[in-house]
Amino acid sequence: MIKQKPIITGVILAGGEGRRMGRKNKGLIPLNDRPLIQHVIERLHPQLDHILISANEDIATYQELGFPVISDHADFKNKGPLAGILSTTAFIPKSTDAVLIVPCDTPFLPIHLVSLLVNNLYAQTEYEIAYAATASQIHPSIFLYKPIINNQLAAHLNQQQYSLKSWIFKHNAVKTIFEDEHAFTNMNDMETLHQNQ
Ligand SMILES: Nc1nc2c(ncn2[C@@H]2O[C@H](COP(=O)(O)OP(=O)(O)OP(=O)(O)O)[C@@H](O)[C@H]2O)c(=O)[nH]1
Repeated sequence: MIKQKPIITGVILAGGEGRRMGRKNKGLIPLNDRPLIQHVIERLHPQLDHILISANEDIATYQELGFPVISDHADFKNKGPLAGILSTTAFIPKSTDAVLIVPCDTPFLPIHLVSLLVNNLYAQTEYEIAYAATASQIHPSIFLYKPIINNQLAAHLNQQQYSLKSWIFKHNAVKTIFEDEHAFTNMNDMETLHQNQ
């Protein structure tokens, strides 16, 4: 059953090597005069109760955005997005009903992203994760989950399982299909960034 208004904490993933982009602080690269991560914040902020940024480089610059910045735990450094998610778990406010995971490099996310994921997550009590998809593919770096599953995450990573997909499909996960493919475009490299300016 859906709560009247679930408390949602957003975690914006901004760590990683950024190999295709050629730099580690991908979220700070400007698109139309604003850092990529600023676009993500602007789209999601009105729908979220709290925001955390998961980043390992340029921490001071990310902090200027006005939200807590959490670096990856030393035990899981360079282990990918799940390591970032694990590192934020201790900082998620206790009142949080659901956590939204999004990358820092998707500046065109749909405005109704959160409401659609919330509707699906609470459509059946056994659902633990609602993940985003479009007609052509799933987007495993964009999902909403119930924080109860956080207590299994360290064990999962300790088994050297670092893929977001493997984590999502380990749970009762419901697919949430969005129509606008372009809204999920990742700015993974400079060519894509220039095409979207
Ligand atoms: N905190 C944290 N975030 C990560 C890590 N690896 C990737 N991310 C983030 O997870 C999202 C998806 O990452 P990818 O685009 O697949 O990886 P990337 O390192 O950014 O880029 P590539 O090296 O080109 O694959 C992005 O928002 C990254 O910033 C990590 O080790 N820690």
